[in-house]
Amino acid sequence: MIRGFLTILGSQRRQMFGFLLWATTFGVAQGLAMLVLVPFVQALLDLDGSAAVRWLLWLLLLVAICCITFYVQSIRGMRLALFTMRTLHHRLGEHLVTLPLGWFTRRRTGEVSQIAVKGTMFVGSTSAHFFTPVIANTTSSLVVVVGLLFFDWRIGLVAAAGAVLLYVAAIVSSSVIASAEEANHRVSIAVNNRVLEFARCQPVLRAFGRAGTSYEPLAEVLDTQYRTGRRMMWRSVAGISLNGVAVQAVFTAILAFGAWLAVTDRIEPALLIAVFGLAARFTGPVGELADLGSTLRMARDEIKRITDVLETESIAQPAEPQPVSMPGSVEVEHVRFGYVDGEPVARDISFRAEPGTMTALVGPSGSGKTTLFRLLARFYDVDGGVVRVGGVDVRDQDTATLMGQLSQVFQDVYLFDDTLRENIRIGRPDATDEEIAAAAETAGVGRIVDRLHNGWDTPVGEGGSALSGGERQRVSIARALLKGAPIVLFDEATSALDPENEAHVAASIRELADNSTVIVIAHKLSTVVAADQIVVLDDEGGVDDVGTHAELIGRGGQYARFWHERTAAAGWAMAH
Ligand SMILES: Nc1ncnc2c1ncn2[C@@H]1O[C@H](COP(=O)(O)OP(=O)(O)OP(=O)(O)O)[C@@H](O)[C@H]1O
Repeated sequence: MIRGFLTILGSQRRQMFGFLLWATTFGVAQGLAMLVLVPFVQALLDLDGSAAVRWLLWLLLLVAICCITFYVQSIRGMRLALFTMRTLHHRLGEHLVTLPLGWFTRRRTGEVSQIAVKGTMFVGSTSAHFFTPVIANTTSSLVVVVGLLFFDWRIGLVAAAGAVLLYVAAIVSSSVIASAEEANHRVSIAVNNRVLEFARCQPVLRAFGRAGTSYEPLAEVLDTQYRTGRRMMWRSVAGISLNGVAVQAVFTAILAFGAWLAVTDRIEPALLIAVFGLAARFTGPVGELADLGSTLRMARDEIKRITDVLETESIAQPAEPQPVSMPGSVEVEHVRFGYVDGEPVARDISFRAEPGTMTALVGPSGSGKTTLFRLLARFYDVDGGVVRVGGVDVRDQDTATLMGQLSQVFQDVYLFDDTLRENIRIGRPDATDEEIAAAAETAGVGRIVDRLHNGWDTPVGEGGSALSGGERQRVSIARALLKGAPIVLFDEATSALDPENEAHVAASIRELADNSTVIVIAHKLSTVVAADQIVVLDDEGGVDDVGTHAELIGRGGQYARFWHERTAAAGWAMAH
């Protein structure tokens, strides 16, 4: 547990050591204060006034030391809590930006947000509120056991054996509760995800007349949560009872053994009474330790989740990053890739896009067009073959070099909860307002500005919720135009293609193609025809054909068949 803390604090461990030292000193002072009660009570029972005053002074001194050390360690505990949270936020933030983009699935982002908000808070508050009783109770109990050995070695031995028994009971009860807690945690995450899904899929549920009925996946997981919660409750009761019984048993054993010593004249009654008081003070903190076990276990689990993220391998950075050798060129050479082992999405894909040209990627739904984009932007590393961007293997470039060459207009556009202007400026932070306006005009953002009550300075809401899908896409196109990267990856999302949008998308692609290499997942006939080359993917992870529109029609293959089918239909898309 403490090792876990030290791991997440990294080089900033000094704070932890300082806190531990003060908390331990407090525990020792507390233990000594308890011990001093024995000679004090003895002196009172012996009617030895001067000894009683002497021990009382010692007691006062130790109480004063307890107060001071408690105060200092509390402050340090609070500081450690804040420091831990800040360190965790920094370390998580620094590490997350080095992870492969493919790591950020929807499930993962849910988990990360839970870890970053709740997890860090919980771990931080553990040092502020729970370390002190654990450390202080452990040390004071040890001091008391040593003291008991000193006052009466026989009772001391019974207390030491009792401490071992209590420790074993705490471990057993802890493991009984721990498995139930872990199951409960897993179910809580599932409930969290299902509730989000339930909120998100409201439009679909209502469209299909299911608004009033229950949503089975959520109902199921809530049912599981109820059952897991009940199991956890029973196990917790069993664990806590085991601890309670163990504490009482140890206390009774000390009492019984002490009574037997007294009855058989083996111990002075005055010492026995004082020792009984000490035994009561000893079993209390040890029992409390077991109660704190559950909180500490939860903190340990959170630490494990945090360290798991921190230990996730970053995207491999080249030892000697290579500079771009052919700006604007893209080569995909015998690429093999699958998200899951044994299920290849790309088996052998090759094509080449010359600088300044436009390549249209077409193929059946699920043939791997989006996946190819992800490989070009190095969301994932290929399993075989090479992806070269700017003439250099993407694995031999540092992230900034690779990203500097690419503009991406993907289907799932994310807008930040900021103004429209700032959302476009992300494309090139040093762009002037005039440059932003020019890019926005081409992309058709001007129409959005007119509609919004505060024009350019209107916040677009979290994730761009104040804009339509088509409008969000236009903002993302404006970003790409503004960035002016040598290579543009453009996904012509079908959902966003209303006639007004279509005109802007076409104009933007033309403008982008004037200055950059454009690779487009094409859904529009005009885009495909305008491309310098068309790469037709098959549904087996390969390339069916590569050529211009005229060449492909002339060869009469899969593309020609699609072409004839789609032109006969009202709309056209190369997806099935
Ligand atoms: N993150 C992922 N994890 C696992 N499998 C995935 C993931 N993303 C895509 N796939 C799978 O990879 C295959 C190719 O998907 P991809 O999205 O690249 O196809 P696509 O050609 O772009 O499809 P569409 O035209 O429908 O958008 C599909 O079978 C899909 O289920």
